[in-house]
Amino acid sequence: MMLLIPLLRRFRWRLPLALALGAAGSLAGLSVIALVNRLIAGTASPDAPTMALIALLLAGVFGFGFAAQAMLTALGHRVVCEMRTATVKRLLDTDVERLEAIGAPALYATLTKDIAAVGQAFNRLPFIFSNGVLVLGGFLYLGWLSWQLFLLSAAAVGLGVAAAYGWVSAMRRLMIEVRETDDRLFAGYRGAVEGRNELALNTARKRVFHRHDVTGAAEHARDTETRADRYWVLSLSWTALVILGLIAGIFAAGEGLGLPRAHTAGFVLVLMFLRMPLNDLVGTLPILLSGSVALAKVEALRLEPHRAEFGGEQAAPAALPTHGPLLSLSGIVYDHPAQGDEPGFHLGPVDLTVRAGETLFIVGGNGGGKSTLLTLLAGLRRPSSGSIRLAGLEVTEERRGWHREQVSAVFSTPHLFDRLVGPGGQLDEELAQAFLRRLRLDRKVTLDGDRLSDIRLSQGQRKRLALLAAVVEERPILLLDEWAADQDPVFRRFFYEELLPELKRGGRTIVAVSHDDRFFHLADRVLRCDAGVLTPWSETPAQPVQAAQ
Ligand SMILES: Nc1ncnc2c1ncn2[C@@H]1O[C@H](COP(=O)(O)OP(=O)(O)OP(=O)(O)O)[C@@H](O)[C@H]1O
Repeated sequence: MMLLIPLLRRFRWRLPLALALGAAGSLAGLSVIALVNRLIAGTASPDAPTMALIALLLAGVFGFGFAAQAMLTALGHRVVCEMRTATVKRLLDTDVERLEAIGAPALYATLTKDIAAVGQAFNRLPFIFSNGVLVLGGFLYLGWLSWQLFLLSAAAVGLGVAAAYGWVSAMRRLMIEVRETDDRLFAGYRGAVEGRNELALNTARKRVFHRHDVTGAAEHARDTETRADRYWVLSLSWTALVILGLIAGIFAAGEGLGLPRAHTAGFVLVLMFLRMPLNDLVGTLPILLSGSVALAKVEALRLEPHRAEFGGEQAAPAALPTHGPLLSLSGIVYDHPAQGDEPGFHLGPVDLTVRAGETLFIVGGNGGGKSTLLTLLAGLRRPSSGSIRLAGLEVTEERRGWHREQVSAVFSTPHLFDRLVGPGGQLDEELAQAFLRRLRLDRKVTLDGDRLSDIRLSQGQRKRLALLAAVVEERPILLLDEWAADQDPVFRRFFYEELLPELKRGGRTIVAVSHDDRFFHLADRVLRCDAGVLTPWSETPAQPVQAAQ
């Protein structure tokens, strides 16, 4: 509910108005039934004024009902739209580490399934409300018709609801289980799409993948959903049974109490009329329950609370130096969490000072912690201990946004956006065109304003475009994770011997993860990161790096 309350607050005038119109429509409907009842009982005659009143009430049923439902469904769609954009904004504001812990399948499941489920439930609310008003008003009218029969009906319906409560709770538990299976299913969908080449090559792998990663989860969802639906149809049949049983009981009780037949028949007519909204209410249960399970799931992700502003571009607390120490890590320790029986990865303590304008290469074996170190230098991860200083200032929580805004990065598997973004959102198109030519991509990709014509490229070309996107950000610190690994030998040489020095001359401070020892002499410094420990690089075993070199 916490998620919906701020949204509902925004529509605080429209919502009560729509609900009032809905209530008016339902009450007009009940009044028609009451009038028909009087016609049956003979206390009213079908003369012109009565029929005119019925026509007026029917117009009210139609007009109020239409206006209320149109308003409420429009409101429902607005709430769903805002929930979509708000959830993505919350995701954008959430730490990389938290998103990693949640995992991509669970995030996709929430963005697609949960928001749709909440939307569907929300769009049912108008009908639930109008049916609720009908049932409530109907029972009040029944009380007015005969308080004895009303007490009998209320007791029967109360007992019926109490008996069905356990089924509804069981249904909710099963729906939670179904939703947990969805995360596994989404992992399977992702494997089928992203692993398409590997799967297409190997029939045995395809079979194993299909059996273990898709069929298992799909069959578990099917079984659980079938059990949940059994409770639902049980509730539907139970509702029919309670109402029909009550109708039979009402006749017997009416006789026992000596009430006139016409009186009892009127009572039964109202009960028959209420059967439909009651049935609708029970019929909506699965949608409502899956909406509430989805809402709980979104909240369980613990994304950052929603805020409209993007932040991050706050005033710089200090100008960056053009020489001397720029970015320092002291005593930095970072622990990747353990997974099952597998121990986590421990990096550090790392003491390192990157000087302004320096070109620093980080080398080391696979899984040594180089990428983790780059993300710490970028301010994307919170170290377990130690401190980071930028331009001599400690990077506190408030300054993390400022730190990140000084860094451009090309990670080892970069995501390409088809728009280039310059400083403060203003792209220097001349710079972008010139660098596109330098990257020898101008025949492959064209720039229309800030928009790239095509991002369906080879791996090496993708990396070049990612470098273009990073360079046009015009930020002082550039982090590159094995950038040259996908480049052909000619371009690789061009990158190390011309592009990097050019960027350095332009004032960039560059930290690049590299395995290209042929070009190590072009760096100002080379460090090795192995098993989470940073040491100076040399052909011979090395000593730990000293702080602030
Ligand atoms: N998100 C994560 N969650 C848990 N462990 C992780 C995560 N990312 C990396 N690790 C672990 O941290 C260790 C270091 O990974 P990292 O990617 O920093 O190494 P690397 O030196 O860049 O390796 P490579 O040269 O192969 O790219 C690895 O053992 C990896 O399993």
